[in-house]
Amino acid sequence: MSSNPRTGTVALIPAAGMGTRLGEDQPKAFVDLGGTTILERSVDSALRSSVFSRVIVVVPEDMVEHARELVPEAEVVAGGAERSDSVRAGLAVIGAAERVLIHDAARALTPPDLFVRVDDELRNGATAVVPVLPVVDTLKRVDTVDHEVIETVDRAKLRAVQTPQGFTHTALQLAHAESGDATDDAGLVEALGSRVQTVHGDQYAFKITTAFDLRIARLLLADEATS
Ligand SMILES: Nc1ccn([C@@H]2O[C@H](COP(=O)(O)OP(=O)(O)OP(=O)(O)O)[C@@H](O)[C@H]2O)c(=O)n1
Ligand SMILES: C[C@](O)(CO)[C@H](O)COP(=O)(O)O
Repeated sequence: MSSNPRTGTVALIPAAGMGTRLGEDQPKAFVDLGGTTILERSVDSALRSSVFSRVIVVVPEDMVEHARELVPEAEVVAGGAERSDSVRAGLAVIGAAERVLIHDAARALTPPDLFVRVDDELRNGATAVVPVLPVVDTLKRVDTVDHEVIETVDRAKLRAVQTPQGFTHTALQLAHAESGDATDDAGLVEALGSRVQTVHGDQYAFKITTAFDLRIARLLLADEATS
C-alpha cells in the first residue's frame, strides 16, 4: 500500500458492533455474505478504491485475532461499547495522517468510487465530507406516545447520510476530543461549527442493519456473480 500515489488518506473502518438489530449469532462484521464476510467485503472495496495509504479496522476485542486472519492487509484494533468509542480507538493508533475516511463495515457493498468521490472533495479543500441521498418517502413528524401525525415534513432539503465520511485529520481529532453526542462523526464536526460538504451517495452504500438488509445484500451479490 505504501507505493500508492494517493498517499495521506487513512481508512478507519468501525466493525466492532454487535449487530443486535440483525439478530445473527455473531458480531455483524463477521456474518457471511456468500463466501466472504461483511468485514472482508468492506476492506476489499476500500482497497480497490486505491485511495488509502493505510486501512485500520476496529473489531470486538475477542475478534481481533480472527480479523487479522481475515483482512491481513489491514491494521486491527479493539473497539468499545459505542460506535464513537470504536472510532476513538482507531483514531488513537493513526499517528500522522492528512485525511481520514471513516466507513461503517456494515456498508459492505459500497462501490470503490464513492471513496474516491469523498477523498477528492477533501483534496479540493473541504474540511468534512459526507455522502448523501435524497429522501424518497413522504416524511411525517409523529407523536410517539399516541402515534398521531403532528405534521408532514418538507423533504426537499432533507438527505439520508451514508459513509464513508471524510475529514481532515485535524478536524476529526478536534471533534472527537470534545465529548459531544452524535450518531455520526460529521455531527461532531458540525457541533464545532465547521462546514460539512456533501457529495452524491450511492444506493449500494446502504447499511446492513436488519435481516431484510442482509437478504438484499446477499441477493445483490448473487445476482452480480451470475451476470
Ligand atoms: N460499538 C460499536 C458499535 C458499532 N460499530 C460499527 O459502526 C458501524 C455502524 O453501526 P451499526 O450498523 O448500527 O452496527 P451495530 O452497532 O452492530 O448495530 P446494532 O445497533 O443493531 O447492534 C458498524 O460497522 C458497526 O460495526 C462499532 O465499530 N462499534
Ligand atoms: C454513521 C451512520 O452510518 C451514518 O448514517 C449512522 O449514523 C450510524 O447510525 P446507527 O445508529 O449506528 O445505525
